[in-house]
Amino acid sequence: MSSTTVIAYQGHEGAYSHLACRKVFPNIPALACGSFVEAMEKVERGEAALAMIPVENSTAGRVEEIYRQMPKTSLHIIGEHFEPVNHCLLGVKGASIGGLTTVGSHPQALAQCDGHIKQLGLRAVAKLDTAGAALEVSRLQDPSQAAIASSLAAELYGLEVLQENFQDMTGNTTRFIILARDAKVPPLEEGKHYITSIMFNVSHLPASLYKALGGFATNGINLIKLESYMTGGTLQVSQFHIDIASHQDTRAMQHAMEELTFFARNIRVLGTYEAHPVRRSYELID
Ligand SMILES: O=C(O)C(=O)C[C@]1(C(=O)O)C=C[C@@H](O)C=C1
Repeated sequence: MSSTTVIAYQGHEGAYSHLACRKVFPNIPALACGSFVEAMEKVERGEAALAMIPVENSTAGRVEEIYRQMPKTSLHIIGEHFEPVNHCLLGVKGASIGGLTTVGSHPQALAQCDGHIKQLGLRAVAKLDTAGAALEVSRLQDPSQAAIASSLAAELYGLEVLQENFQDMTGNTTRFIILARDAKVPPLEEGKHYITSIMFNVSHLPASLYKALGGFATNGINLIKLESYMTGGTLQVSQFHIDIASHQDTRAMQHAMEELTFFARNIRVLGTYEAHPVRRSYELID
């Protein structure tokens, strides 16, 4: 295995991004990074083969910072992973829920547990990642301080699980994308489901987005996500990211892409990758 055969993630050991790395690539060492940008840069510079990046969560929505980075990066999406996220409320040994005043975690995790945090009347403090918040609580050894993190983080940092399933909604799941320097398009196979992610710009003219997307509609292609970005330092939206339930090599996609080329600029196919099996339970991707 070469020294660059590692997968980069944001946070400390025990972060959900780390759990996702271990689940999808059990044989590839995971490399902890100080930020999402750092994890992505490691791949851009060839210091890591892959990055595991959270993009959205079923309870709290999109991971803000990632969507700011996606238009800037030259990386390709080569896969996706849906990780069930079961948060634990963690405290030092001997702490009790009644004695807590403050809880720290990643803003996404705080948002996913907002109802329970308010119920307990705790002050929520944003931290870089969930496991980092757990490490901080273990260093402080203060029974009034808590963290929201995984049960693995509790084990790693010697904390007590004061409450399991601390998230507000059942089925709490985070979608991760797997980024690489080069595109890796899987061969189109019968019976498999694929996602294609595309980024493009349109002009500020009436119906320009409608026209750009028209080819997907007329070719019967299912659009499953649409994100907009402001570009050029103005408040005007002109860049879009779409996820489509199709492989880029189907005839329908080729027709739709031809039409997109006609109405859009700076088209970049971020990747075609296999759809995570969880999608089948709630999206019509056939
Ligand atoms: O801090 C972590 O544990 C992360 O992996 C980050 C992150 C996120 O940004 O969404 C990942 C999954 C959970 O939804 C909460 C936090």
